[in-house]
Amino acid sequence: MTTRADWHAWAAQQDAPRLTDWLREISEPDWSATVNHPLFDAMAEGRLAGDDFAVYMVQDYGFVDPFTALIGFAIGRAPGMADRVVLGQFMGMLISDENSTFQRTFEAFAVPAAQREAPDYLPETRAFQALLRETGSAGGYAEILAALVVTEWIYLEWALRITRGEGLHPLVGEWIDLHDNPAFQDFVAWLRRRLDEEAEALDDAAFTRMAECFRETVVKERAFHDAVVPR
Ligand SMILES: Cc1ncc(CN)c(N)n1
Repeated sequence: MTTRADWHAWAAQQDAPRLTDWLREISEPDWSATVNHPLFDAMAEGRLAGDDFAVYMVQDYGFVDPFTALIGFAIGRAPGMADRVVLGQFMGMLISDENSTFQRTFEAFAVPAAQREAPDYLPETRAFQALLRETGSAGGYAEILAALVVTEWIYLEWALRITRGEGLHPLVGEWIDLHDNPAFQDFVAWLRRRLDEEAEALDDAAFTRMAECFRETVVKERAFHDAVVPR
């Protein structure tokens, strides 16, 4: 299912085949289950209690820490300056605007210091952290791009899909803005393009590792959001 031969067989049936479209397709039903996750609708329509939003953001900050390190690995493994500039600009946004949204959310919803400093991470958050750390330390550039394409493209898709309710808490609005704005859309398009290109040059074993990494990241996305949804 994840070999180069599988990709070529799929591509032969398409008018305009794109590797990242194929990767998304072989990651169903987890991809659509994540994009259409009820957590995002509850959040966007103002049905998610403030405390539950804060719980999600605490867990998500546990994702953002190794994710930031993964961008660092991507910058290091990139083939040249052109990629490093784009990834570095994204890193700049992550550690300024996005980090600030987290910090102000923790303040606004009075998240206790203990939960900020040493949060109780859910098993699904820990499993996602482990995957990001492993991909950063052992993965090649294409595998890192595969993980980044998943995490950013899935967030773009739900953010473009949801309908915003009236009178949303400003921090919820800000969280959606971070994931549907034009610069973010351009970044996701760039990530996809670069993975489409980089995959061409991989040998067969590296190609399969890249495709497995994509699928495993989607599995982790679904499990994370299933776990943080309030019951
Ligand atoms: C779990 C998760 N996945 C993706 C993103 C978007 N960077 C996020 N904030 N959190």
